[in-house]
Amino acid sequence: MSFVIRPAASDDLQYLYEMAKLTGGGFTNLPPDRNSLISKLEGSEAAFTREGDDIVGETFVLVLENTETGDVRGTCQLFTAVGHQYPFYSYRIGKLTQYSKELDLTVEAELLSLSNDLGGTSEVGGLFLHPGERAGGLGLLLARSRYLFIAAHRHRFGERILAELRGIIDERGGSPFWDAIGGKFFGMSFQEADEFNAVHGNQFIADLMPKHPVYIAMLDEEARKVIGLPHPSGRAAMRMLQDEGYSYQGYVDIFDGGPTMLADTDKVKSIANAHRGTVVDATLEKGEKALIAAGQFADFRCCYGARELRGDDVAIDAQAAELLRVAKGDTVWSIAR
Ligand SMILES: CC(C)(COP(=O)(O)OP(=O)(O)OC[C@H]1O[C@@H](n2cnc3c(N)ncnc32)[C@H](O)[C@@H]1OP(=O)(O)O)[C@@H](O)C(=O)NCCC(=O)NCCSC(=O)CCC(=O)O
Repeated sequence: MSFVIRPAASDDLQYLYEMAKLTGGGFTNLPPDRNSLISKLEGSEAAFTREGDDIVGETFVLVLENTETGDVRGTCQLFTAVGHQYPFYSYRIGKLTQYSKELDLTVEAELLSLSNDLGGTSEVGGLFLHPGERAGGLGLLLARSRYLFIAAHRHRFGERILAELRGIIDERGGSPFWDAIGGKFFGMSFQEADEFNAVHGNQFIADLMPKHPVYIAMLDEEARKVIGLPHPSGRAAMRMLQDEGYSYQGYVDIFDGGPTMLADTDKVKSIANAHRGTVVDATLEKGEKALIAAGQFADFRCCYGARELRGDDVAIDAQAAELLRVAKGDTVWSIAR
């Protein structure tokens, strides 16, 4: 079987919609709503065709295509800068230490403070692989292809990258974090807010969220327990982010309390180690297993293949060359698998 990553096109709508329905909710970047997906695809197409080196808030949507059947089996996204138009809110977990001389007592309180600290940061998200294709390395291909895309278009991305992992949701589809904080101000259950969010975006949450710091000690235990914890289904995603060098730095999602993972763009392993080379041989028989990418913007493609580095040059196997539509003399980016 051969798979290639390529920019999403408007024809991919039905595939994206079917995958969105499989996410089980709380998956902000892939809402099961056709109109939202259509706008997302339109925005992505504009991003892929825009020329210029400046950073504006735009979204690139990539898809994983089985080239034998033409079916789309996975997707992922890149946001060049969050909070570019509307402010980007996170809760930052901070500390407040107070001392009473009379009681000779030091009390340390943890606070959730609304912050725009992460505005301007790039983001990776919307990572989804069809359940029928899991556990075979394709999730890793989707996730890491984005880093080759960033390496190849570095000027369009910020100095830091974040990724938001879904927070804990209980058996009934409720969120203990939401119930303790947001839910008190919106008159909506988490599921209702999630559905509204899918159709109208999450600006309403930022608009109505309490703006003053929240003392964690005043939340009920269920809510306290889930702060900064990822949903169990997000473990593979979290592991991949940690392997790339991302870490949890005390920022959580204001909606469900899930952890925000952060990394310096140039220190993300697959970006730092990406090799840019000129193809000098496109018939390599045996080589190092690698992710290989080629093409600028709308022509971007990425797949698994074999490579052999020869200084600034590179040899790749014939199947990869075909999937990437490259020949001798073209430039490719690659990273060891
Ligand atoms: C996340 C993916 C795409 C991953 O796909 P696969 O499971 O096929 O991945 P894979 O390539 O086979 O494996 C990727 C790596 O994760 C490890 N891995 C797999 N399952 C694991 C688990 N339960 N706990 C810990 N690690 C696990 C594998 O060992 C492997 O690392 P080694 O090779 O080192 O062994 C998929 O599971 C999926 O679609 N899940 C449902 C949607 C979801 O949760 N998406 C993430 C949302 S969070 C998001 O979108 C932001 C983050 C982001 O965009 O990157």
